[in-house]
Amino acid sequence: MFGKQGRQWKSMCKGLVLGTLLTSCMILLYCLSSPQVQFNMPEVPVPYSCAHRPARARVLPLSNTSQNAQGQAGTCTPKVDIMFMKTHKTASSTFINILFRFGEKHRLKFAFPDSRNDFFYPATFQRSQVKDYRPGMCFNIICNHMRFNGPEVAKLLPADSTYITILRDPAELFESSFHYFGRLAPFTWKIPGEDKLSEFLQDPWHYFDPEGYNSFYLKNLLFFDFGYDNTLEPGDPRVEESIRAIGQRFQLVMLVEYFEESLILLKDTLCWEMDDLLFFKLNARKGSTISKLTPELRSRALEWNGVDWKMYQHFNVTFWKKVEAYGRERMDRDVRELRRRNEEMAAICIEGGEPVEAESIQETAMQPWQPIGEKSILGYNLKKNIDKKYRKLCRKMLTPELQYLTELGVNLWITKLWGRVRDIINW
Ligand SMILES: Nc1ncnc2c1ncn2[C@@H]1O[C@H](COP(=O)(O)OS(=O)(=O)O)[C@@H](OP(=O)(O)O)[C@H]1O
Repeated sequence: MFGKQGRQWKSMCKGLVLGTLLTSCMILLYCLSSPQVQFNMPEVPVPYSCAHRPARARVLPLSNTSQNAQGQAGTCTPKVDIMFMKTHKTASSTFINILFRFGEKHRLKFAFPDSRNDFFYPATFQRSQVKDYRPGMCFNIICNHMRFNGPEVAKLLPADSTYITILRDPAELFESSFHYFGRLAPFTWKIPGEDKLSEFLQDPWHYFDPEGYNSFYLKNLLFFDFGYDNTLEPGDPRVEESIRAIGQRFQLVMLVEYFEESLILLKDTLCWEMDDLLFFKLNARKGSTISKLTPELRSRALEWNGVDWKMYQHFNVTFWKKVEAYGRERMDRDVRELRRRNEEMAAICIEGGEPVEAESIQETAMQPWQPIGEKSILGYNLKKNIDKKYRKLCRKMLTPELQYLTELGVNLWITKLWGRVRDIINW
């Protein structure tokens, strides 16, 4: 009897050790993998757009004329060379879906990462991370998560590419990032209690370790994404300088809180059409997992993310100047129209008209990627019997980022392997 139990314990221990080893290997492979070899790339400039078919000039209705993207009065040519700096937890998956569809429509060439869905984040971006990259190659759009590195990006895209990005209120962003990435930062494991977010914000320096693994997810994540030091104090002159540099590099800085207004400004900047802006909210969380920030917690979160807050306030001002230049009334009209069109599309495409929890998503192809240890991200079911005219568009609008990347030819073997391991160990 004792011998049998002993053997059972032994094999359980073996399983545990093996499982731990396998998981550690996978985590190491997934998290630490970055291209080890940095080639000394020859610099071959990319002077012109490599659009498959140059986009044709579009005549704008008189009331729509604006100062951006214009050639002759009343006409403009859609811009197809785009750098989208995909910041974290800023509706960037919703936005990237818009870019994927625009890219497919104009048969544009994306600079994609290889083997996973980001450019080896948090490593700083290098051209060598682009799938199949060779010096002199021409791309139209780059839009996957990266740690921004302006000079490297500039060597990849045509000189007159439009740089755009998106920011979010740093308190909301922090709450979202804490939920999604918190478990990836080991220093959070020692935070006691149920409400780890409030506990952390009571005394962040007690828990936060700037040198800790993945610590950047929990302090000034926006500033970090742009390639800067996220542990600077807001009053440090380097912060001001960096914000100025971002303002000079990026023609449009959108705001999550005014997502539709941002898209209308985008349409104006890039000479796009209303049709190009249609979207469904992707990567949203179920309500029960969202921590309500009391005014006190909000102000603590803003203080903790003081550099991001400074940056957000700066670009909030420039954003509303752009709206003013566009015309408030015209903006209100266009936003109403975009909302109307989105609602129309939701009625056409979405079963039940609403996002649903992971367990209720019928097709695997529609399952969004989930944070570790949870199934909190919502997804959609496609309506059955959609009119043929809308079938393709509906599917594309609802397809989560990873599945869409696969469809566009990106090999995500590291991401997928990591997903399999998580499935096996039910994590
Ligand atoms: N259209 C629109 N308007 C407002 N907010 C939106 C929109 N689309 C997505 N979201 C919210 O953005 C959060 C997900 O951001 P990302 O897709 O950038 O996340 S990720 O970094 O790619 O994982 C996630 O925020 P949280 O729900 O707070 O986590 C989404 O709800």
